[in-house]
Amino acid sequence: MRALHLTLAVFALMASVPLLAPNAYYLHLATVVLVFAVALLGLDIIIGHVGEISLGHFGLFAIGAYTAGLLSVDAGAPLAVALIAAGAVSAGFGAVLAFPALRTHGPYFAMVTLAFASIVQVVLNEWTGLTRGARGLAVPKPPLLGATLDAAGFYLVVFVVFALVWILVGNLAASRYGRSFQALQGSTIALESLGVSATASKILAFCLSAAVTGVAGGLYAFSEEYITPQAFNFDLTVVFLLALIVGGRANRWGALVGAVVAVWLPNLLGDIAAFRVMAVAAAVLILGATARSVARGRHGWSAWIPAAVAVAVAVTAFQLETMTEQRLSVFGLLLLGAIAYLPEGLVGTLAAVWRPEPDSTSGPLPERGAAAVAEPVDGTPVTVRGVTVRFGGLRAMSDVSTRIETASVHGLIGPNGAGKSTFVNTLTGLYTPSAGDIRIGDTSIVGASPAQIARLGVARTFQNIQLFGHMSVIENVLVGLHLAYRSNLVDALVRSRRYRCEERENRERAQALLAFVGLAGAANQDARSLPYGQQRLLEIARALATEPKVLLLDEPAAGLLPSDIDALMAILRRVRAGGRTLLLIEHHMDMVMALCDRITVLDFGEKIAEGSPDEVTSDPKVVEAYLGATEAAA
Ligand SMILES: Nc1ncnc2c1ncn2[C@@H]1O[C@H](COP(=O)(O)OP(=O)(O)OP(=O)(O)O)[C@@H](O)[C@H]1O
Repeated sequence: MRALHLTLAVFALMASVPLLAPNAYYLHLATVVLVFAVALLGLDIIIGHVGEISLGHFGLFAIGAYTAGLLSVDAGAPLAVALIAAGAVSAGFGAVLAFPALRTHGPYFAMVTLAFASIVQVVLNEWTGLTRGARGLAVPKPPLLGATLDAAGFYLVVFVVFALVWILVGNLAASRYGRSFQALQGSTIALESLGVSATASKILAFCLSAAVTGVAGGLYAFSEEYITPQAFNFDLTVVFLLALIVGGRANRWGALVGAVVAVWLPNLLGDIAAFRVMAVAAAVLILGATARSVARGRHGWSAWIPAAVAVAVAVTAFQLETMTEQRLSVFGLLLLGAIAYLPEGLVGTLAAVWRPEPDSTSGPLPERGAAAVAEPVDGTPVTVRGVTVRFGGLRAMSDVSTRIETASVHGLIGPNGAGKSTFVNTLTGLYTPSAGDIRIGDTSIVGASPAQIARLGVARTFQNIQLFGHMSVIENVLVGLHLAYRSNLVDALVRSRRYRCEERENRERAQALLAFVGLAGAANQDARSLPYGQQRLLEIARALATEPKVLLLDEPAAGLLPSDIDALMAILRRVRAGGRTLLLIEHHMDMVMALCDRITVLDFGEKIAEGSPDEVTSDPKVVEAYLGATEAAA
């Protein structure tokens, strides 16, 4: 509620800027702040939510500016049509940009986006017949509903667009789509294993991000009334990045604060007297804060580095006639400082101070959710026929056949390197067999993607835990419920009644699943802050959220305390009782013997035995495989 009041107060202040601004110059600055804030809200979908660095958004901004400008000037399009077209054309280019993001990550992807934006700039420059090239394009503000738009009127238009984008981006981030974007940062393999296509999620994120940035570009063209290809250069990317990193990522306030910094800073650098005052004030503040923390013994000598840099900047400001030439150096220093000392940005750092403690009350199990967890499920048998998996010359699985029956726990054991994880990875579409067939019920899954297989009702946990660590515990489970929604993207963006109902029901269900594995009290914690054993239980809850017919568990007891193993066994018994088909890979033999109805034993990729726990343990080949492994280890 406090956040809503703060938002309303700030928005009321922004709406009254035309009355408060002392002159046209400040009104124009305020307009550009809001235009940049819209662009940053778009960029933040990629940087803050998906977790990729795009250096190419200035290209999308330029595409939006030219689309709106040309449509208005050459075709006489009304303002709204020009802005919608700017968003739509940029979204198309955003989809194109998403494709390299499917194959490259981190610095490589950043370079691809930079190359894309450079090409855009060259095309805008060279295609003189359309864009007027380096001469630039004059873009007068179009009339709105027949009335001429003055600066104040245009500011209000930009404010309305900003407010709309603010609401839509907020709704997006809180929706199942926003959660799938965040999950991409955690583990694409885990996201796919929950039936959500990582490819589709990435393309959607890029389209939406590009659309918002394109609309901002359109607003920019009308705000400046004159655009040239040179205006959309690499400096703009530095400003965008700086703004988002200083302001704070994955937070709408970060985009707004960042936009203020991005617009105000170049103006500050143009006014040497004002810059000197600010530089001295910053140096005194940083020196004071550092002296205080060093005196309290909190930091060593390295804490003096930012203070020394701040003093050096202040001294330099008095040596130089103008700071305009040093623009990029000042941006660079700020960027480094923010990355090193404010990794969460200004807004993130302040929010951390005021953030309430996570709610750790477990509360009663919501009735509807509890019933849903207990609901019996029709399990499906899994048939594996003659499956071989090769990695180069190595046969990780060699002509393996087996059948995993419905409502049973089927154990898969064998010494290290026997091919157990390869079995699960092949069953879930991460590896494609070089020979053989795998059927879930009657459907062959050879060649299907992990997401397609998950949608057939196959869920899994991972040997190396693959949680979405930076998301909360309940959000992890909600990603597992992604496919349980019937409402679409538009419902999510406008938070329709249908969407709100589904969201409430799915939250109840997620809470019930957490209670089922004993994690109800941890719902709002970051998943990465959970103890190791609880992270394994959370993976099970997340997998169960997909309502699987088949559940594959890859060493769920690894690293668990004996008491946790007992709890895990109780949970797995209840899952089997619900009718699901379970495959259990485990090295804890007590657990395997106590739980499994049948066991398959692999050694060097081959099936060496299969049968009931008693049959398998008395099989001489199994004894030899295990004894051999033990002797080798000894
Ligand atoms: N992606 C891969 N590329 C190349 N070789 C692989 C790959 N995955 C597994 N292997 C190899 O296949 C063999 C079987 O590995 P796998 O991980 O399936 O064994 P495991 O039975 O699960 O072992 P552990 O109990 O130690 O987890 C090993 O020799 C392993 O090195």
